[in-house]
Amino acid sequence: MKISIIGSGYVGTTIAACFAEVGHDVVNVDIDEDIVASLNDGEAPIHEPGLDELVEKHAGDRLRATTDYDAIVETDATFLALPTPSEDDGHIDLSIMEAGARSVGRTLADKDGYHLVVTKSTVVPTTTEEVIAPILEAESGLELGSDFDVGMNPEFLREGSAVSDFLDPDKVVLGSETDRAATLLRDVFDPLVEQADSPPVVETGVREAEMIKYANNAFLASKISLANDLANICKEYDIDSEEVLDAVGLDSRIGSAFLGAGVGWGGSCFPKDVAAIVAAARDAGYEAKMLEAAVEVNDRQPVRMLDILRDHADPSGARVAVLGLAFKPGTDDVRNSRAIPLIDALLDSGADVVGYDPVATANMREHFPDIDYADSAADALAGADAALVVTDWDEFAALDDEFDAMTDAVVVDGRRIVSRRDGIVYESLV
Ligand SMILES: NC(=O)c1ccc[n+]([C@@H]2O[C@H](COP(=O)([O-])OP(=O)(O)OC[C@H]3O[C@@H](n4cnc5c(N)ncnc54)[C@H](O)[C@@H]3O)[C@@H](O)[C@H]2O)c1
Ligand SMILES: O=c1ccn([C@@H]2O[C@H](COP(=O)(O)OP(=O)(O)O[C@H]3O[C@H](CO)[C@@H](O)[C@H](O)[C@H]3O)[C@@H](O)[C@H]2O)c(=O)[nH]1
Repeated sequence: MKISIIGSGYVGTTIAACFAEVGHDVVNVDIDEDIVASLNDGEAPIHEPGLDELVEKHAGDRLRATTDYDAIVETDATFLALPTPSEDDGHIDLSIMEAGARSVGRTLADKDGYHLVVTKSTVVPTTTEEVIAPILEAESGLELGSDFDVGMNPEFLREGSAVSDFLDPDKVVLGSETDRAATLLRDVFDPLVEQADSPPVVETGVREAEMIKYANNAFLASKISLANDLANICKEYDIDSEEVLDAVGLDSRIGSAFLGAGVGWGGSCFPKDVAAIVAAARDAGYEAKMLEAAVEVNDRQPVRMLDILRDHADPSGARVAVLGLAFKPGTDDVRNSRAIPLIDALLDSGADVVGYDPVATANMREHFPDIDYADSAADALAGADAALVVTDWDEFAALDDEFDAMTDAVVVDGRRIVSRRDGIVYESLV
C-alpha cells in the first residue's frame, strides 16, 4: 500500500521506516528541510536503536521524504504524526494538528478517489471527528464518509525502544467509523500483525481509540505514582520499599512493570498527556481526582529529594553534582526530566550545580546554559559536597572509588541505583 505520514519526529520517522520494512511504500512529509534531507540521505533524524539500519535500508526505495504535501495525493492513507503539546493550563494545544489538517485538506482537494486520514498523534477524545474532520472537509470541499474517512490509531512506542515496540507491539488499536475505513486500516496493519506473531488487534471507534491512548498513559503514570506513595510510606516505617513492591508485583493481577519507585515520571508524554486528559475531563464536567493525585505525588518526589539533601547538607553555596539529566536511561531527551525541577530548586537555594549525563548534556545545556557540566560522573563528583542521582543509567550502579573524591560525600539516590554505601553519607529517596 502507499502511505503518507505527516511529521517525521520520534513517531513519524519510526512508523515510516517500520511500514517500509513490512512492505509498504511510504512518503514522509515534514516542514523541516534538514529532516527531509537526512531521511533521503538514508540517515535517521533521531536516535533510536535499529532505526538507522531501517532508514538506510529503505531510503530511496520504499521510503522517501519531502516538504511537499502534494505527495499525499498518490497515497491511500495519510497518518498525522504531529506534536500535540500542552498549553500552560494543561489543555492540549491542537494548533500544529490544525495546521497539518489544513495542509492535508487543501491537498486532498486535488485527489480523485477515496482517501483515509488517520490521527496517529495523541489527541483528546472527539478531536479527530470534531476538529480534524471539519477542517479536512472545509479545506478540501470533499465529503466525510463518502469521499474520505478519518481514523485513529494511537501509538504506544517508548523512546529508546521505538522500533521494537512498533514492530512487536502488545496490541494494535484501530479506530474507525465506517467499514471502508476499518478495512483500509486493517490492510495497513495486516503485514505488521502477521510478522509480529499476531498481537491482539482492537477494532473500535475513533473516540474510543483516542481515549485508549490516554487511559494507557494515565494508568502507567498513576501506577508509578502509587508505587511512589507506597514507597514513601515504607520509608516512614524503615521498610525496604523495593522488597515490598517486588513482592506486590508478583501478583499476576498487578504485574511488576512500572512499579519502579523513585523521583518520578517525566518525558515528552506522561506529563502532557495526564495534564491534557485531566483538563479535558474538567471541561466535560468531571474532576479526575485519581489523576490529579498522581500528578501531585509526582511533583512532590523531587521536593522530598531536596528535603533529604537538606537533612544532610546545606545546599546554599555547596557544589552539588546532579547525576543523570535525561528523563530516563537510553535517551538524550530531557523533556520534563525530573532533573529540571531539581536543578531549578538547587539554583534557588544558592547551590553551585554540576550536571552529568552520558548523552543528554547538550540538550540540558539549552535549559540551563549557566551551570557546569562534567564529562564523566567521576569529574562531576570530584570536589562536590553532595550528589543527587536522578536517572537510572547503569553506569551509576558501578560508581565506587569516584565517591572518595567528593569533598563531603553526601549522596541522595532518586533511583535506588548506587551500590556503594561504605564511607559515604547515603540516603535513598524511597
Ligand atoms: N515521542 C513518543 O515517544 C511518542 C509515543 C507515542 C505517541 N506520541 C505522540 O505522537 C505525536 C508526535 O510526537 P513526536 O514525539 O513524534 O513529535 P516530534 O516533535 O518528535 O516530531 C514532530 C514532527 O512534526 C514536524 N512538523 C511540525 N509541524 C508540521 C507541519 N505543519 N507539517 C509537517 N510536519 C510538521 C516537525 O518538524 C517534527 O519533525 C504526539 O501527539 C505525541 O504525543 C509520541
Ligand atoms: O517503573 C517505572 C517506569 C518508568 N518510570 C519513569 O516514567 C517515565 C516514562 O518512562 P517510559 O514510559 O519508559 O518512557 P516514554 O518513552 O515516555 O513512554 C511512555 O510514553 C509514550 C508516549 O505516549 C507511550 O507511547 C509509551 O507507551 C509510554 O510508556 C520516565 O521518566 C521513567 O523514568 C518510573 O519512574 N518508574
